[in-house]
Amino acid sequence: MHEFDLIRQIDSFAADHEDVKVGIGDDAAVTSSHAHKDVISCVDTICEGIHFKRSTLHLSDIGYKALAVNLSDIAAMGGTPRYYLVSLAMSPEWKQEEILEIYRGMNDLAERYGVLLIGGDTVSAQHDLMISVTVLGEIEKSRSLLRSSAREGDVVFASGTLGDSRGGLDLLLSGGLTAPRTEQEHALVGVHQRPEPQLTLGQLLKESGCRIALNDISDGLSSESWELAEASRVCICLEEEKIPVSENATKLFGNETAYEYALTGGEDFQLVGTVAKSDWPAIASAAKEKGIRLSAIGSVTQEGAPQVLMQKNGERTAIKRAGYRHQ
Ligand SMILES: Nc1ncnc2c1ncn2[C@@H]1O[C@H](COP(=O)(O)OP(=O)(O)O)[C@@H](O)[C@H]1O
Ligand SMILES: Cc1ncc(C[n+]2csc(CCOP(=O)(O)OP(=O)(O)O)c2C)c(N)n1
Ligand SMILES: [Mg+2]
Ligand SMILES: [Mg+2]
Ligand SMILES: [Mg+2]
Repeated sequence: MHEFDLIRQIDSFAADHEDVKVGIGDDAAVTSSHAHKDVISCVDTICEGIHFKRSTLHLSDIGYKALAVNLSDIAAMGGTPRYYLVSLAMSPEWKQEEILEIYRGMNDLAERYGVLLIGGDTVSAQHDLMISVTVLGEIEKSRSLLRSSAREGDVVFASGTLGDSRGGLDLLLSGGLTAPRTEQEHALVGVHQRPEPQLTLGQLLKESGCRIALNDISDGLSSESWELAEASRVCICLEEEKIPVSENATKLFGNETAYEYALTGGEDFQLVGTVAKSDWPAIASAAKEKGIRLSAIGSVTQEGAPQVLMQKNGERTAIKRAGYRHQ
């Protein structure tokens, strides 16, 4: 593969937009800024062997997911994604046509949310493929939804169902991409390969104007609840029977495994957050109106030392900060 030829081909995915003053082709991209907006920036990387294998994601899914995980972080701030940059490090066995197929998957998602490719980087690696995507987004000044906003008395909520992605990963690791699958199995695999970033929900929560703490679920509900508890210095108490555990995973793997997947499986890219009890009914009905599942799953019981508890049959026990960990 030839670096410059690949970049020329990738350039065909870069759309024209009046806010992109300089896109692919110079030393850096130049975009116009708006005085009344804050910029939201994030970067997440996906690596072959760690985040995907050729047996778990199609080429186009690799691109889709590399962008989706970043759009999920923008969603968790309540923001609107605008631009993205892609850094590729790849070993010689990766063919140009395969890389372009990865870009097609990324472009599918980018087009749906109006996010524009404005640059990146291409280097060789001795082994495997690594894709790092940087997203720049925006939000009205000082309106970002932070992990640190939880307060005593808040309702804790989560979107969608949890544990599906981990269930899908199980099926993919054992059966690969082509095993015959039931509709339920197919649904789990779909969540793992193409999680939907919760941008509509993030923006709905921001638009509400309520004080909301928010985080997205990349490592698992347990880990993300701990991140909220630590950033806000509060105790969060989850109620086990209210957690929206994946119905498909429950049927396929049993109740206990489905709960474990919801708490520690990760990669659901749903949102978990907190809102004042008095604001919860309005938030819940606004989400329902948009067809978004939002469940109350617990409460913020006190401020002070960070803690996460699980209430089951009236008893509360501390839960560990379990979930996916690198290294
Ligand atoms: N290598 C790094 N250098 C600088 N900041 C980092 C690095 N890795 C992570 N961070 C920052 O640490 C915070 C937590 O990162 P992470 O757990 O990856 O968040 P998320 O799960 O939302 O992607 C983020 O603010 C992120 O920008
Ligand atoms: C082949 C394979 N094995 C295991 C996993 C599971 N997995 C890999 S990384 C990860 C956590 C999310 O990734 P991370 O880089 O921690 O994202 P961040 O928290 O920064 O958003 C999970 C659950 C996977 N997706 N694919
Ligand atoms: Mg990250
Ligand atoms: Mg996040
Ligand atoms: Mg992580």
